[in-house]
Amino acid sequence: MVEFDDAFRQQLHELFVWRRDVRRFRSDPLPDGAIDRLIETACLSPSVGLSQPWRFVIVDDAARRRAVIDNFRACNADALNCYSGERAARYAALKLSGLEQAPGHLAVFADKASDIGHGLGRATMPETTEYSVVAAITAMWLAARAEGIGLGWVSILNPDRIHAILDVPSTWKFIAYLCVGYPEAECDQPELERAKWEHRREASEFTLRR
Ligand SMILES: Cc1cc2c(cc1C)N(C[C@H](O)[C@H](O)[C@H](O)COP(=O)(O)O)c1[nH]c(=O)[nH]c(=O)c1N2
Repeated sequence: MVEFDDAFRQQLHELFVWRRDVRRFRSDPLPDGAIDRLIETACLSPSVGLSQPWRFVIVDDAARRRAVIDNFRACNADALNCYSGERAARYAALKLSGLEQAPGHLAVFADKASDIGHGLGRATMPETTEYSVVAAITAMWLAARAEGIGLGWVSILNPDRIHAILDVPSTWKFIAYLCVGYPEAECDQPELERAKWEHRREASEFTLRR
């Protein structure tokens, strides 16, 4: 039986406060096996029916990385066109990926066809497969931060294109493309808040009682 004390709980809270979405990475490489260890931790996450639907692709190939970066550039340009005026200027000034600098690239998919878990919990809510994968990514995000490693989620990408670039099974649904590396700086405030794009709100704003 493992017990956690107040000091641990305080540190755990600090981990939540100091976990960041990182877009600015140092160029030094990750230690050998760092991404594999993060994946092992992610695999401890809850999943619907114990289906473990997460599928990870470590992207080392330079040509595939370049193709992902090109796709990000195209999608980000399209996204900019959705804004106008001052909001467009603000969007254009944001840094929304660390794909160029991050030493690690990790794509994450949900296997929609796997029969692991025998369908338990998915009959009325098949989307719980994707939810399970997101839960695993969150665990990885925190585990990385505990080691001083930063993780940046990039979703400004075309899922079909990512499928083609990475040549993965058609039953895998694209969930996330993650940049992994040591952050240039640590901060307890989201970068989008510092850039005055949006601010973190009180939990009470999102909570109803019935
Ligand atoms: C599903 C999903 C998708 C994305 C993100 C997050 C999540 C959960 N975030 C990161 C997001 O902007 C960030 O989490 C918030 O701004 C809050 O900041 P912290 O994560 O607390 O640092 C993100 N950030 C970014 O720069 N480019 C992106 O494409 C995305 N996409």
